[in-house]
Amino acid sequence: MASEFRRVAVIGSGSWGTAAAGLVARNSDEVCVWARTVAVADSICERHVNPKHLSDYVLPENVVATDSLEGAAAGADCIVVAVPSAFVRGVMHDLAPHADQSCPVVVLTKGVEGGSHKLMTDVVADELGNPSRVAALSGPNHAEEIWQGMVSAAVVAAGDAELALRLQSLFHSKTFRTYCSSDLTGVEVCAAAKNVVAIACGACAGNGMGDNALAVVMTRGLAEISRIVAAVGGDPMTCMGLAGMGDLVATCTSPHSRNRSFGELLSRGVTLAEYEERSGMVVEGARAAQSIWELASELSIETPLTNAVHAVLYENIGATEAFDLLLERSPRQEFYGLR
Ligand SMILES: NC(=O)c1ccc[n+]([C@@H]2O[C@H](COP(=O)([O-])OP(=O)(O)OC[C@H]3O[C@@H](n4cnc5c(N)ncnc54)[C@H](O)[C@@H]3O)[C@@H](O)[C@H]2O)c1
Ligand SMILES: O=P(O)(O)OC[C@H](O)CO
Repeated sequence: MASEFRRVAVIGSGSWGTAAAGLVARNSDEVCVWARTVAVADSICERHVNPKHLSDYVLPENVVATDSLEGAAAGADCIVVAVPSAFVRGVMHDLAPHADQSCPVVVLTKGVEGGSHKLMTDVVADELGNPSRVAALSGPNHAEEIWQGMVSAAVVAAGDAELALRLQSLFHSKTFRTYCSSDLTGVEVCAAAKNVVAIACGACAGNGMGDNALAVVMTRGLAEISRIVAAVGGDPMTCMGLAGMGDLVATCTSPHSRNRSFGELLSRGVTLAEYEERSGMVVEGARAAQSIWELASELSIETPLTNAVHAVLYENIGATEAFDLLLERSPRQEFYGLR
C-alpha cells in the first residue's frame, strides 16, 4: 500500500523506532532515523543495522540515519516520534525549529508526562505547534516480532479522520494491519496505562501466582483503564480494541515485554535502575505508575492496581504486602460505574 509520504523522519532509534522505520520504508521513498549517537547513525547508513537495538535486523536500503535533528527533519513530509516518554518534550523542543509546521506527526511513544499529566500527542503539539496534525499509533506491537514480519495490528488515532487515513496508508501492510480511530485520548491512555498493569502481572508471576490470578489482574486492569479513559474524556469502548485489550494482553503475557519482565524481577528485589541499566531499554510503566497515580489522585479515579505498583516502586512497600492490600479490598459489583 503506497502512501503519499515520500520522506519520513523517524525520531528515535530504540527498538520501536528501528522496527517502525522498517515498516514505513515499505510505503515511502526514504526514511531518515534520528539517532542520539553518531555510531548508531553511521552503522545504519553504512550497514543498515542498528548495533544497539534489534541488531539482527538488516533494515531496508531506503533507511538512512543521522545524529542531527535538523538533518532528519530536512525535507521530511511526515514525522514519526519514537523516543521514550521522559525525553519527548526535550527532543521535540530541539526539533521544533527544523520541523515543517504543516507536516503530519505520528506519535508512537506510550506514556503520560509527569507533573503536567499530559498525553504524548499534547506534549508534542505543545512543542511543535499545530495540534490538528498530530496523531498517535498504538497496539500490540512488540518490536522484536514486528521487524521479522510477524503478523500484528495497530490503531492510528487522530482527531481529524482524514489524517488518520493518510497515516494508515503509511504503516499498513499485509502483516502490519492498521485500523483508524477518532479517539486519540482513549488510545493514548490505554497505551500508557497497560504498561502499569503489565508490571503488576509480572510481579504476580514472579511471586508464583497462577494463570487465574494473572487473568484477574488483566481483567481488573482493563476495568481500571476504562475508568481513567472515561474520566479524561476518552471513549471506554476503545479499551476493547487493539490499543486497549490487544496491547494489554500482549504486554502482560509476552516474554518480549520489558514491563512484564521488570515486574517479575521487581518481585525478586531488582530495582528499576538496575533493570534499565542492564537491558539498555526503558520500562515506561514505571514512569506511568507515577504520572497516572498523580492523575488518578487529582481526578479521584479509583485505581487500585496503579496504586499498588506505585506503592512498591515509590513508597517502599513490598510486593507481597501490596498484593495483600489488594486482596483485602471489600467485595463489590463487578462494574460499579466508570468513576
Ligand atoms: N519496544 C517496543 O516493542 C515498543 C512497541 C510499541 C511502543 N513502544 C514505545 O516506544 C517508545 C520508545 O521505546 P523503545 O522500545 O523504542 O526504546 P528502547 O527501550 O528500545 O530504547 C531506549 C532508547 O532511549 C534512548 N534514549 C536514552 N536517553 C535518551 C535521551 N536523553 N533522549 C532521547 N532518547 C534517549 C536510547 O538511545 C534508546 O534508543 C516507548 O514509549 C515505548 O513504550 C515500544
Ligand atoms: O516491552 P514493553 O513492555 O515496553 O511493551 C512494548 C509495547 O508497548 C508492546 O505493544
